[in-house]
Parts: sequence; C-alpha cells; structure tokens
Amino acid sequence: MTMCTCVWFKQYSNERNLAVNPQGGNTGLVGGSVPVFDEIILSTALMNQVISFDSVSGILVCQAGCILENLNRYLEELDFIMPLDLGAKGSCHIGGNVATNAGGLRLLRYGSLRGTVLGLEVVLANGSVLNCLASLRKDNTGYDLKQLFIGSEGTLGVITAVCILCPRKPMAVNLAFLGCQSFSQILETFTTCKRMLGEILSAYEFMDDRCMKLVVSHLKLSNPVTESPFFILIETSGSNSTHDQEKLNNFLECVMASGLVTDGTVATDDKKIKTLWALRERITEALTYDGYVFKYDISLPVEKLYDLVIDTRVRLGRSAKNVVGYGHLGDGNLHLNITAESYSHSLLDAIEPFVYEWTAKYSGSISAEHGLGFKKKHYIQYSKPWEAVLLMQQFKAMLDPKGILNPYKTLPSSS
Ligand SMILES: O=C(O)CC[C@@H](O)C(=O)O
Ligand SMILES: [Zn+2]
Repeated sequence: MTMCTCVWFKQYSNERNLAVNPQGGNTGLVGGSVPVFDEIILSTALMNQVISFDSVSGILVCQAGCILENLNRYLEELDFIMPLDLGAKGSCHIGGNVATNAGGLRLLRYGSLRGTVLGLEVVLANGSVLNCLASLRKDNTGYDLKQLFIGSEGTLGVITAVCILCPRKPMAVNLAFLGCQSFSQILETFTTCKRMLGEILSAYEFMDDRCMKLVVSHLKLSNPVTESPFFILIETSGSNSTHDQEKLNNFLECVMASGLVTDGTVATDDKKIKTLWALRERITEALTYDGYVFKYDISLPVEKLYDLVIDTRVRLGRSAKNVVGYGHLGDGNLHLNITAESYSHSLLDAIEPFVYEWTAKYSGSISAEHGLGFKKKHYIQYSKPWEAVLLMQQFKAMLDPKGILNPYKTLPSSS
C-alpha cells in the first residue's frame, strides 16, 4: 500500500499537479480531513495491518489505517494497551491520530504522541518514501524528522506507517465520578489527588452541569451522583487492586471530609467503568443533538480554564442556547462549546475573535489537541509569533513546493 501511495504521487499527483487530501477515519473537528475544492481523497482505510509487535519492549509497528480501538483490542490480548484513547476510537485511524497529534484521555498518564511515537514512514509530495520507522527508544542521530510530520495534519507528507511505544495493560483500573461545588474546589481536589494518588493517577477530567444536562436529556444517560455545578472523573491505573483501592479510598475520605467534593461514586468493574466514562466521552455527541455547535479547544493556565466559559456566557447572554465547558483538566485543556438553534453569523462575530483574544491574553493555545485544519488556520497568530509561522511556511514550501498536500489547511497562505 505504501508503494501504491508513492507511485500515485510520482505518476499522478506530483506530475499532474493533483492535490491530495489524506483521510483516515474522518473524525477530526477542524475540517483537516475533508477536501475543500477539487482535492482527491487519499484514504488510509486499506492500510490496516499490524506489521510487528515486540512484547518485551512494547513497541508496535503498524500501518496508518489501523483503527485505534482495533489496535487496543489486539494489544489487550497481549496484555498491553495503546498509549492514547479518545471518544472517536471506534473509527479514527492511528495515522490520523499521529498526523493531528491527538491528545485524548490518557495523555495525563502516558504523555503526548510526540513522546510515544518512535518512528514514522511517510510518503513525501515527490513520491519518495521517507523511512524513519526505527523501533528504538533512543536515537540521537541528527534532527528528529518525524516530529515535523506529527501534528502537521498531512500538509508535509502522508503518514503510511507508525512505530509506537505501548504501555502494559494496567492490572487494576478504578474510577471515581464526583460532584463538586466550585471550579476552585476542582483545582484543589486535583492537587490533593496528585499528592495522594501519585503514580496511579491516569485521568483527571471535568465537566460542568450543563454538559451533564445535555448527556442526560439527549442521550438518556443517567447522572450517578446528586446535581452539582461541576463533575470530576478520576481514573487510576495500577498494578495492585488492593493497594490502588486503598489509596483511592483514602483520597476520597480526605476530599469528602474537607468538603472539596460533595458526592461521588466509585467503579471497579468494567461495565460500571464504561458507563461512567460514557458521561464524559459522549458530551461531543450530545452537543450535536443540541443544535449548531461552535467548538473551541483551548489550552490555558489551569486556574484560568473556567473563567473563559463564564466570560463567554456573560458576553453571549441569551443569543446562545448553551455555553458549556469540559475537558482534560489534568492537561490544562478546555473544550468550550457553544450551541445555538442554527448557525448565525452575528453569533460567530460575538464569539470570534473574542475567544482567541482572551486565550492569547493568558498566553494560551487556540488549539490544544484538535489541530488547525481548515477552520482555525487563520487564527494561528494568536498562539504563534509571525517568525514561527513564516518558518512553518518555509518548511511547507520546501517539502511540498507545488502545494499538493492537503492544501488550504493548517497554515495561512504565504502570499
Ligand atoms: O467536541 C469537543 O469539543 C471535544 C472532543 C474531544 O477532544 C473530547 O475530549 O471529548
Ligand atoms: Zn479532548
């Protein structure tokens, strides 16, 4: 398949100036995987084979079109897991995950793909294959070229194979779903949690009461705790269930006694764990039933995270249906979503550039984990200086002089 991709580029795309839109599971949220004008879709769907797995090192080599959930299932049989997990796991492709540097629900524990991806095979715009698929934990020979392609959204090359470091499957997983009265208490609970759970903490997610209302009303899920302004989902992954449960119970006793948390439920069995995760993972889906959705994926200093939601709510007043905040609190990543009965240009004008200016004021990022794609490329300057954007444009011009790789995405045009 890699050969087909490279022959395609050599004989058609590059020679005939045909633009290409690489596409995996097409689950991105910023329009990076959809063609804009007349680009040809290059699907990775048939590149879906595991090439090798080393059960001593935990290093997996696979083709770009492998579905994330299938890889995880394959690894679980061998007592390993993928280092990333996200709501779209059932259809997103690993190549697309790497091309967008997807973050997701396990980043707090296993870090970003920039650390766990050890090698890549990439087909360049001129049809040559860049084989940087080394299966090594350490390799300091020259520039780390794979980093250029991670998060470049298919604008510099088409990722055809990935080498990734996979952790052991944890022997014990516990989940706590908690109700909390204020955002400052969420933050204090987080510091307490890091202190008391230490190395077994694997996720710290939050959602506000409006998110809860949406998943309850649109998806018919049930709230397992009493109504609260905020909810926290804490996951532990460790190697000793008795030890982990004891730690979690001590932590819960502490946060309940101090009033940081007002109600909660704990899950240790798979079924309840999945039910509780669904409340957080399916917010995106619930939002789509609420109307037109304006989506923002923001990194901020964690203590400022929810102020953006409050300020946006005040600014938009009744012109928005719902302004909700949720996300990967442990990573300082807020998902601010605004719904309205239908798309409205005046509402968009009230939201942008307000959200971007607010984010820039606190030195945040206007795309924490979803990329810039087609929708956000013009706002890159809120998070990057012009010298950096210029250098990015120079890289693009060098690797794709004819502009045939996922054009109109990620960067504003240089002219
Ligand atoms: O829909 C969104 O805004 C966020 C989607 C995803 O990154 C999540 O964390 O659920
Ligand atoms: Zn997310």
